[in-house]
Amino acid sequence: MTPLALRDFEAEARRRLDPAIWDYYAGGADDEVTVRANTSAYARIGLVPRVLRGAFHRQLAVDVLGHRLSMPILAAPTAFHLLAHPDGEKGSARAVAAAGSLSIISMAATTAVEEITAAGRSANPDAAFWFQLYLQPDLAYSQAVIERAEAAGCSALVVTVDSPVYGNRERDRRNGFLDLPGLLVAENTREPLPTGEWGNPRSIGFTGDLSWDHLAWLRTATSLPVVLKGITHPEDARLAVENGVAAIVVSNHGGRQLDTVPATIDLLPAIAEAVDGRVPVVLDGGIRRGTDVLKALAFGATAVALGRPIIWGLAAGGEQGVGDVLSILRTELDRAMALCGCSSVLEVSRELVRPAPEESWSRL
Ligand SMILES: Cc1cc2nc3c(=O)[nH]c(=O)nc-3n(C[C@H](O)[C@H](O)[C@H](O)COP(=O)(O)O)c2cc1C
Ligand SMILES: O=C(O)C(=O)c1ccccc1
Repeated sequence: MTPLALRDFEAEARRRLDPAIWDYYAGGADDEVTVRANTSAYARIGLVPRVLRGAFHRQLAVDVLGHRLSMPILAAPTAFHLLAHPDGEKGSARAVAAAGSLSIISMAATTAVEEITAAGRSANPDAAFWFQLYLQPDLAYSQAVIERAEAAGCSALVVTVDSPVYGNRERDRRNGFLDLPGLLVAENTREPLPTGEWGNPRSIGFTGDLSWDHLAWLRTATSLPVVLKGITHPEDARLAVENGVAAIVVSNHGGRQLDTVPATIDLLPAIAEAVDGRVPVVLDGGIRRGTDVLKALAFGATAVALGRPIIWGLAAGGEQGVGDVLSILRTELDRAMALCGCSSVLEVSRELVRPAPEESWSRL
């Protein structure tokens, strides 16, 4: 059966993957309340379209940190693509680049960052990449990882701030997933050697005392724009802007870190208000339909990012599958815009959504 929707790729991925690997991708922290909330929240938000606006041609392109993207949809950083399909990170990077979008490369990628950016650029010479960093307690080593990403052509550093410790993923603990020996190598966590080569891989550590002081250190470590991923509180969004970050990603890590964080779409309006247009706001978590993208834009996001749907595309059909996922979502967004009377993503505004998430949230 030809997959028509992102959920069809999910079903196909589940059929194809080893159950423990499926659980790693699909699962989240504790009772997975947040995993479910991220997607189900969209059903509570109604779209109230405008009509007779003659939106015959739609403009989906957006500018994010100096990059023109063909659509307001990018790839969130996700670990271990080679577990999903032999095309791995190179396949997903090629598909995202060919779609005119941007990949955030995970520090926990199973392919070296240099190979990922080269693969993406072979599909589209103008493709942009950002590098996601888990700041390592060893700052000299963190610096080496950052310099490696810079040299590979990444144009921003996305620092994940929702992970001072690793979330409690009980599916993985039951399956013994993380104990599987030699399963994969996070290629970007190799030791820098004096020869300029990369030696043995280190395991990824987390910085338990991660604080705003580390952001000050990052400024000395890189001239790249710094993006904070994992902002959920409007006060932290305000502090992020005051501390000079270039953009924020509103994210609860797809429900994989702290459970019972509200759905990101419910958190977005207050954050967009706090940011007040000063920096781009990317939202991730639970985006499965074009109407989800439209709702995020209406509540103030500049763009959205996809985590699991990219993995589903990869598992179901390699590079081609990721391309299909992006093209389906683009077509859905375009159709939703037409039906809402929007000829440009800039016209997608709050008048189209009801009720505002915080209203429905406070009524729970
Ligand atoms: C399998 C998997 C691996 C992930 N790996 C990372 C990672 O290495 N770094 C990171 O910052 N976020 C990681 N995330 C979180 C995603 O970047 C993103 O926040 C989340 O998946 C968005 O939700 P969605 O899957 O519903 O789209 C991962 C998510 C998944 C599902
Ligand atoms: O699985 C994840 O969500 C994730 O962020 C991660 C962190 C460290 C290593 C591998 C994946």
